[in-house]
Order: sequence, then C-alpha cells, then structure tokens
Amino acid sequence: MTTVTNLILKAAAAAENGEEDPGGAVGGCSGTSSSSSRRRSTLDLDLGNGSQVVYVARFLGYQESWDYFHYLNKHIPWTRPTIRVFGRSSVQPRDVCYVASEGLPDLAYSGYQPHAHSWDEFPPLKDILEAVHSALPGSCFNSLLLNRYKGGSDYVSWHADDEKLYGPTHGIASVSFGCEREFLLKRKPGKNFRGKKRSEGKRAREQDRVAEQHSFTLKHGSLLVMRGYTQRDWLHSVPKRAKAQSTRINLTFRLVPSHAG
Ligand SMILES: O=C(O)CCC(=O)C(=O)O
Ligand SMILES: [Fe+2]
Repeated sequence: MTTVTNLILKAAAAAENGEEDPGGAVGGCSGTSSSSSRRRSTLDLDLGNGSQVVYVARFLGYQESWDYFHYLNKHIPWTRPTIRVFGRSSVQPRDVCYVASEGLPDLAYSGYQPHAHSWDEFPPLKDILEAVHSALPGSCFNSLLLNRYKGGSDYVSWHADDEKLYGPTHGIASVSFGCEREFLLKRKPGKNFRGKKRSEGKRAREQDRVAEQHSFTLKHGSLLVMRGYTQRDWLHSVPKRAKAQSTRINLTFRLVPSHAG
C-alpha cells in the first residue's frame, strides 16, 4: 500500500507537536473558521481531477473524544442489519445507526433502508456536528451514518458513498473515536490518473496503480474530509486488521439535499 500519504502524515504530526489542543469548537451551520480551528495542523491531499481529502489528526481533544466514545457506545441503538451485495445476503460486518434531519428523502443502500433517528435523541451528536461546521466553513451537514467496529474483524469493504441522493460532489466529514484503524483510498477502475490516457503503456499504468492508493491511520478524535469528486472517482475502505482489538466508532456526516430522492 502507498506510503507517500503516511510520510506526509508523519510530517504533519511532527509539525503538530507542542501545538495547543483546540478542544470544543462550537459554531453554526455556515459558521466561519475559529482561531482554534486555524491552529490545527491539517493535511490537504489533492487527488486530482477535482477530488480532495483533508485530514485533521487532533480535531477534538483527547478526553473529550473518550467522553463521546463512551456516550455513543452506550446510548446509540446499534444494529447489524442484513444487506444484499451482488445478489447475496450477508450481515453487515459492523454495527450501524442513521440520524437525519426531518423531511429528508430516505437513505437506502444494498437493499437496506435504515430508520432515521432524530438529532434530538442524541444531544452530543449535535455538539460534534457544530464542531464540524465550525471547522469547515460553509459546510451544512444534515445526516449522519454511524459505524461501530467491535474489533479487527469488523470492517467496511471497498465502496463509494455515491448514492444518487447525495449528488455528484457532496463532501463527507468523518470523525473517529477509539481504536485507530487504517482507512484506504484507491481510484475507481477506469478513472485515469490526472487525465493520463490508459494507452500510455504498462509502466505508466503500474506507476498509476501504485500512486493511486492512499492510506491514513485514523486517530482517536480525528477528522477526515472527502471532497469534490472523491465519491465519483475513488473507492474507500476500512479493512480487517487482526491487531485492532478494541472498539472504534466512526461518524460520517453528509448533506442530503432536501429535493433529492
Ligand atoms: O469507518 C470509516 O472510517 C468509514 C466509514 C464509511 O466509509 C461509511 O460509513 O461509508
Ligand atoms: Fe463510506
């Protein structure tokens, strides 16, 4: 797997040392960047062709993040639904829950339509949403898919969150708590690297294959944002990892346009 991203991440982490922990940022849906969010060390990765990933290792404070972890672990009504993938039924290999603002079109994926819980049922989620809006000026998320990986054999396979309901360029803000897990990105088959033609030969294709994968270790309290055409052109996954023995909770904030569906 590609190491370039991890090298950049190490550099970003080194630059972070000694930096003040920003802690509980607050703000509204279309809030402006707070001074604390500007101090955070951020990795910006341009994936080419209008796709970008942004990673903030210390988005939320350490203890605050554990408080969120314990709250979510206990209070979210986690389910492990049966889904259909390539015509076969299987139990989803992680726990999930869905929260959305009222009046949005229903989310459905892999033959499964999750019940949409209200934000009011889980007040801490509104605080995390506010912190995300504050860190990402102009963002306005109205739905949230929660995932709980109970250990290294829970995973999410290669996919893109490209359901029509979201539109072609929707951003996803992903906040992680608990056990660190690897998050992989690879270009969708047939999507050329920075506009290069497939006819450029085997060597160029091999270079592309290597260059077109990125790996992030998503830390406790971190924020990862996928922007632009990332869902159209790229796949992502959280693979099984035998060494990941404890629980990880991940929140993916999304915007469902109210006219979608
Ligand atoms: O757990 C993660 O980091 C990713 C989850 C994800 O890809 C999803 O919910 O669509
Ligand atoms: Fe996803």
